[in-house]
Amino acid sequence: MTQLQTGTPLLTASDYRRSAQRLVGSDVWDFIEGGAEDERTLAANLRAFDRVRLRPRVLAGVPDADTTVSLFGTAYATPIGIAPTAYHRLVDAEGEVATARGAGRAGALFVVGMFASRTIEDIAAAASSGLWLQLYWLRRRDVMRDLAERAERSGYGAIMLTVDVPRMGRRWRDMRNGFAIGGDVAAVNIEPAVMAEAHRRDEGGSALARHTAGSFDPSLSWADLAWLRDCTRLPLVLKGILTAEDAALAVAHGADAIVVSNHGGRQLDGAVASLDALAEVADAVGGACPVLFDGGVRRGADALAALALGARMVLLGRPPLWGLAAGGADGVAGVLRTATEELAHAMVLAGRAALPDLDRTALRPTSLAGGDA
Ligand SMILES: Cc1cc2nc3c(=O)[nH]c(=O)nc-3n(C[C@H](O)[C@H](O)[C@H](O)COP(=O)(O)O)c2cc1C
Ligand SMILES: CCCCCCC(=O)C(=O)O
Repeated sequence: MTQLQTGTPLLTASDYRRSAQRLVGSDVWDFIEGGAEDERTLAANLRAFDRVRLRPRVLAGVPDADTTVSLFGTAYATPIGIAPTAYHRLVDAEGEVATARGAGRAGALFVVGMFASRTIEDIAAAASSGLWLQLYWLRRRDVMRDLAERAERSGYGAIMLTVDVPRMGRRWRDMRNGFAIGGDVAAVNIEPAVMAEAHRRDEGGSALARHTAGSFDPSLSWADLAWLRDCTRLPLVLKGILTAEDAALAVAHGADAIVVSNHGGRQLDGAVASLDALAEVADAVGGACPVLFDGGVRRGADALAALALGARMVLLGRPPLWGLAAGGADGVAGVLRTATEELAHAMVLAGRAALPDLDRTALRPTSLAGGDA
């Protein structure tokens, strides 16, 4: 059990969330918590896990569970890692450096966001477990190439290209708040001129949406991936796949892994819940490359369901930010360890000793059929 300075025992991700909310300003909180438009997909991501029912096996001789997993030659203590999220210094002065320390203590993968508020090199120096770098596709390809080269030089293990943001989802909360990145927080890995719009509060609406409209390349198509592939020797991971058709195209275009994700309900409101897309995508990939998953994972049993449906690794978006806000590196490690302990506990009770033992027989089929998405 983690106990931070607040004195409150933090037993679950929800405990970290409550603790974080007390410490974070309301506009930053809305930025973190919010989804696109009426937040139906955001809600569906969580509801999808409520439908899951597990099929525990008994007398399986499983006194303990092994949660270790390996990806692109790197071993992790847990299949629960950190999804890319922007600007960690919005909630903690040390930002991504603290996140990297927390991920290292938990033995977890940390996918650093393109809009990190600490340098790629400083984050690498603080890390003791695997790091990947996430990129959006900018009109300024020289910026992307520079970041990919810096990541490779700094020992990052993969490039994750996010493919579900040709434009930013309309996030009513940020638009109503006139949200902009303020104070001394900045995307320090990118030259300031490219990022200027993200800091302009004076025009109202979401400064982030204006920034993406100006700097992201919305014309990106499958054929362009070859350019990024030529920029780096690192494995290329595509994040934001929700259909069998796109999964097959990703494999055909040489993706080294894909992430089933609807961007935490922040892009297309009404899109399928991530969990409801997972089986379709895993079946289409058919083992051709690893499938990762994010969206709505809040407890170990949620991770178990996603792993059983075909995910090799599960990523958390908001919960590590709650941990970071509540307790810096300790909070991040606490969130990851809590989820991993919950996963191991659920595996023992379900009679599954190791991650390869998790397959669809661990889930009641009717709990996944239909749904609301
Ligand atoms: C505050 C915030 C910032 C995010 N920033 C990025 C980003 O920079 N790049 C990206 O690919 N995804 C970003 N995401 C999406 C996450 O990587 C992930 O897909 C999503 O949060 C998973 O859902 P969850 O929060 O329910 O775990 C962001 C999500 C949040 C909540
Ligand atoms: C200034 C660029 C905006 C990045 C925002 C990241 C984010 O909120 C998301 O991807 O979601």
